[in-house]
Amino acid sequence: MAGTGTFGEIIDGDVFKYYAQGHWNKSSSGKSVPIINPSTRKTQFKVQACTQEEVNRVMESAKTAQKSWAKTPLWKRAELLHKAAAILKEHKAPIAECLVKEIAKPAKDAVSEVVRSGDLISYCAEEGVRILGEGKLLVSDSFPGNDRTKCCLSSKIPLGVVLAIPPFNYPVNLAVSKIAPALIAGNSIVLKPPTQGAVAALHMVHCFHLAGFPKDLISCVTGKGSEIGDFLTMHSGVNCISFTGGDTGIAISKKAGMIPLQMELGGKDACIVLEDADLDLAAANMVKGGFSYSGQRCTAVKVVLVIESVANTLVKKINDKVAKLTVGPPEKDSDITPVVTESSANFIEGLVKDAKEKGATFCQEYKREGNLIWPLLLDNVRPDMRIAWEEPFGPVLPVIRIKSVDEGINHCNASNFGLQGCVFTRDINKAMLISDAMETGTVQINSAPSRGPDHFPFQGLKDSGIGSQGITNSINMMTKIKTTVINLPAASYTMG
Ligand SMILES: NC(=O)C1=CN([C@@H]2O[C@H](COP(=O)(O)OP(=O)(O)OC[C@H]3O[C@@H](n4cnc5c(N)ncnc54)[C@H](OP(=O)(O)O)[C@@H]3O)[C@@H](O)[C@H]2O)C=CC1
Ligand SMILES: O=C(O)C(O)COP(=O)(O)O
Repeated sequence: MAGTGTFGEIIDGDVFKYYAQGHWNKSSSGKSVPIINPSTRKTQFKVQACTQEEVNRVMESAKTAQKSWAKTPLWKRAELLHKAAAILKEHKAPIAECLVKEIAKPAKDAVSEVVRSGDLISYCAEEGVRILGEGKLLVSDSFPGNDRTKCCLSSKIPLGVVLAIPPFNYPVNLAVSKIAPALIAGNSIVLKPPTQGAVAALHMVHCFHLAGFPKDLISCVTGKGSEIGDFLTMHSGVNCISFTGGDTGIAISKKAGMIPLQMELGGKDACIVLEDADLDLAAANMVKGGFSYSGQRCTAVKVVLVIESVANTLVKKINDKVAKLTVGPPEKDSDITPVVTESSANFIEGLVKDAKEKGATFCQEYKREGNLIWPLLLDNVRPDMRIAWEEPFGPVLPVIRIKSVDEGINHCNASNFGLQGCVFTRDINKAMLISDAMETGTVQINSAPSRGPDHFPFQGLKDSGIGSQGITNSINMMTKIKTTVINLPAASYTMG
């Protein structure tokens, strides 16, 4: 159970503590932030509302801890990460239970998130040892006018303090996808978890604590993003921000100082289906891609663009599968579970109402109880409807019937988002041309969008992000190149 056994020390009364100076602390604010269970809509947990002074202390100690961590051999950093990964996986049950209660993630998916996170940490340790152990040698005589009197050695050095801010939908996985690369590269980390999901994240942090990382290297401050977010992201002690979330990321990028930013923001992932597509495969992917975790994934299929001639068949196949989705509590591992907050449910309802008023075809009756929204396929959606452009982050999938591939590509490219897209066709030549034409960070051919496997590059164009994630890219992004030039008194050539 959450906050018991191995995790007993992370809670005080009914409020979970924050992690700093190598131990678990109560905030001097005396205030807490409630975490509302999306299913019951009642307070499930509470976390500390950390103060600005506490953030200042954390930043100061993270700076000092980073200096000695940077001198810790790479193999030792990797060893500790492997240990943390093993402890995390060993405790998958209580952590998954938090995910079920805080963000209504279906039970099996919650366990998968924790296991995937352990695997990510281990892979990161191994990849770090490989790529950070290598540098580059440049000799001067390759540039005109130079003899070989200079040798330039390049290596990757840490940035300092990395601020990690993950979103509610993967509070563990999208936290470790920032923490592990930061640590292997020799940085210290300050984590600000999402409020919904904070308790799962605190349990995960305790696994790093148990692994024996040096004091102050990892800190986790809790509180509402709207209250401490700006103070954290504009703090002079931060040397890099790795953020995943919504439009908040755009605001952060305007306020942050001259530091590297890694931003993974929203998406309106389009799925183009051609006449020659395997429609069973396409339908299965639309349903999995559109409705898993109730559509609350940045990589969810958020609009289907299907060629008119096969639209009826595809819509029928999707509907047959939607009818089989189970709807209910996450504890029962239902396919569709309550969306994360009431305001999120209200937002989704607003998009549905707008589509109704503007004449979309409802393949199912719209049904909602509390935060629970039944899966809904909207056919004959037109570009004047909000759902054609906005991301519902909920179990509602719009279908736009298109007359040509160009119409599909134009719709996709007119979006302010550019995360992923996909195309279903049996013609690989057409698929390649469409992939090149789609203005998105990734195009999947014959599969729904997806971030994983976690070592693949993952990035968004336009308002979907800055930089690239994926294990290797994240490690590189959390380092800077340092060069040392050896100047020789006379030109020297190997075997010369
Ligand atoms: N591209 C990607 O990889 C992903 C994108 N997303 C996008 O994220 C959105 C949903 O996630 P959600 O968690 O609601 O996103 P938000 O942007 O609301 O929140 C993300 C994180 O930012 C924090 N935060 C809020 N305000 C501030 C602030 N002023 N300064 C710093 N941090 C702040 C939140 O904390 P708190 O919870 O306390 O408010 C949370 O930890 C969707 O738009 C979705 O598309 C989601 C997942 C992945
Ligand atoms: O946060 C998200 O929604 C993602 O980064 C998507 O990850 P997934 O494709 O593995 O669900």
